[in-house]
Amino acid sequence: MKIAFIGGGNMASALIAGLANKLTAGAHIHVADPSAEALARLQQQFGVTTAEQADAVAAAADVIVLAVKPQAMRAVAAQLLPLLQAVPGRQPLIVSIAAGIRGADLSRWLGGYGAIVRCMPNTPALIGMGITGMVATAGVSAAQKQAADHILRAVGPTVWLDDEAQIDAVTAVSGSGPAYVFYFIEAMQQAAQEMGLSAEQGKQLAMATFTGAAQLAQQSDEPVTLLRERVTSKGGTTYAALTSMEASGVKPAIIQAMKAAAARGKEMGDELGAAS
Ligand SMILES: NC(=O)C1=CN([C@@H]2O[C@H](COP(=O)(O)OP(=O)(O)OC[C@H]3O[C@@H](n4cnc5c(N)ncnc54)[C@H](OP(=O)(O)O)[C@@H]3O)[C@@H](O)[C@H]2O)C=CC1
Ligand SMILES: O=C(O)[C@@H]1CCC=N1
Repeated sequence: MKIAFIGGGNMASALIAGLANKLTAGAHIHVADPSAEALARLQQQFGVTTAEQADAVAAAADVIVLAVKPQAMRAVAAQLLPLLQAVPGRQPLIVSIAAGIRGADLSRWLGGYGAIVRCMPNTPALIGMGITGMVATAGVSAAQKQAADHILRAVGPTVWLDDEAQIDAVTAVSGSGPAYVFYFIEAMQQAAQEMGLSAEQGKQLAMATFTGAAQLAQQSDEPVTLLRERVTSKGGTTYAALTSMEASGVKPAIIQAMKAAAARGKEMGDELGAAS
């Protein structure tokens, strides 16, 4: 399978890193990006072949992964359109990872192209610990759906959606989610230092706590609420912290923030789709 990445930035690099050591014999990754420096780095790290122009890498691809910013997607579609129309019957699968951009808009920009899978991965893909929400448009064959699943599964589990509108919620939960976790870790590290621990000690304690708690929650049959309650001795230190968080409205603020992320995804779809 020949996989062409259009865009070699943050998310494409994370996917390529996860994919590179899992490809079976005969599979190959090609990457297009305007930055010669980014291409040289990807070539050196992962042995991919590269070009600065999208159509140069996409011409012979079985799967074309669109990994540019949502705002650049329409221009990339215009670059790919002649190529998709050049050989009638040749239908490479288009996999879009862009937040917001709807399958119907992308299809229209690609001249009514049908074989499109929309997906929302996340950056822990870099270490093979990503998770991806995916949805296929009606023109995707069972074999293409399987190919898309195979590619994204190389960097973590996949969650298939029935309704494309759900992908904005996936974006808000797991697409943007790593940033919320990093934000919480930053706050814990800052608090550790303000209470007299060194930066290194704060980092070690916060990181191990996050990893340990996440693993415990994943491996436990019990709900996270119960796991939280087990840490919370009545009148103790955790109780003091959680009471403070409740008083500050931390949980509603997180829920509101995530709804803002989903709303922004929908808004981007409206803005960028409406421009055509
Ligand atoms: N970052 C994340 O955590 C996630 C991102 N996504 C989605 O992934 C997509 C990419 O995001 P991200 O990797 O963060 O963005 P980046 O800006 O890091 O990467 C996009 C890359 O595409 C390049 N590019 C722009 N136009 C073209 C073109 N015509 N042909 C080839 N390459 C081009 C850009 O070059 P230049 O900078 O020179 O314009 C840039 O290097 C977005 O649509 C985003 O919504 C999805 C899930 C998670
Ligand atoms: O912030 C963004 O728009 C992208 C999509 C999900 C993560 N990063």
